[in-house]
Amino acid sequence: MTTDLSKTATDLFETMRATNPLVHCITNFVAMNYAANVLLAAGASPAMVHTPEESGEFAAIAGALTVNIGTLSPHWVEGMIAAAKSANDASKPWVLDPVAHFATGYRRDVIAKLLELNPTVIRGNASEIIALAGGQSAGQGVDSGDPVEQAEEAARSLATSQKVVVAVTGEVDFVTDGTRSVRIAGGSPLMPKITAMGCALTALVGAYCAIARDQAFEATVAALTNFAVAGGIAANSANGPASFMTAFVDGLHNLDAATFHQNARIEAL
Ligand SMILES: Nc1ncnc2c1ncn2[C@@H]1O[C@H](COP(=O)(O)OP(=O)(O)OP(=O)(O)O)[C@@H](O)[C@H]1O
Ligand SMILES: Cc1ncsc1CCO
Ligand SMILES: [Mg+2]
Repeated sequence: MTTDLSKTATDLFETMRATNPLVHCITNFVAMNYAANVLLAAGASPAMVHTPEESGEFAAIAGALTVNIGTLSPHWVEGMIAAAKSANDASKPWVLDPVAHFATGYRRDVIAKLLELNPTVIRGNASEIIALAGGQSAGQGVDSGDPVEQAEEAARSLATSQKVVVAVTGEVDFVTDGTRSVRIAGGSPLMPKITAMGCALTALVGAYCAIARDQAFEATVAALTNFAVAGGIAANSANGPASFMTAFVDGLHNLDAATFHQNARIEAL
């Protein structure tokens, strides 16, 4: 099982390089530049398109859509809803990043509306996933206050009730579709010290979903493994968070399939 998932993830990694999928990203002001560079380095083609005047039209063209609620405003929310509806109509996968959705009434309203539009994948940190499943999390803002293990049951129940793939990230990541579950190890403790690392990962989950449209679970596992492997390599040459940011983009760009497969640490549960 472990070997199969590593092989599938490696195959998808190679497909990414060969096909350069177009990914529609509606992300936050903090993440926009870094997420776009991460996607380019990983072999995808990002487009940051948020205004409702065009977001619906663009979602139908792109291979996948990603929606991140990090820096909300009403006009952007209209753009997110139009894009998600259009992705659904065009049978395109879409990925939701529920940044700090529990923090304010406005965020709670917006996340409820987006959840009604049936995302294909939800990717968040442990506090976000615990709160999304109705539990009490220790999170206050965009950073997690809870360990991933504590979010595993919440992730399973959310995956089952919403019929969605759920990815919980942290020191060891957890992915479930409600039936199958895996843990993915690797990466670096420097990763949560860089803002928007998770937002960039959500965008990459979208890229993998674009190339594996009917395999959202496998696509999500591949994206998280790509981050874990490139993160582990980048940490070897970084002196701290700032140099890690650039080493990570280089690590993604320079990664080859053999190294990906060798360093993938996917445990099927
Ligand atoms: N302690 C750690 N060790 C190794 N990897 C980590 C650690 N913490 C986070 N990561 C990795 O960092 C990436 C981002 O995950 P994280 O859970 O920090 O996202 P996030 O909290 O949503 O981030 P942000 O909101 O700042 O974008 C994932 O690839 C995850 O595996
Ligand atoms: C710091 C921050 N604030 C809103 S979104 C964001 C990026 C990390 O989620
Ligand atoms: Mg986040």
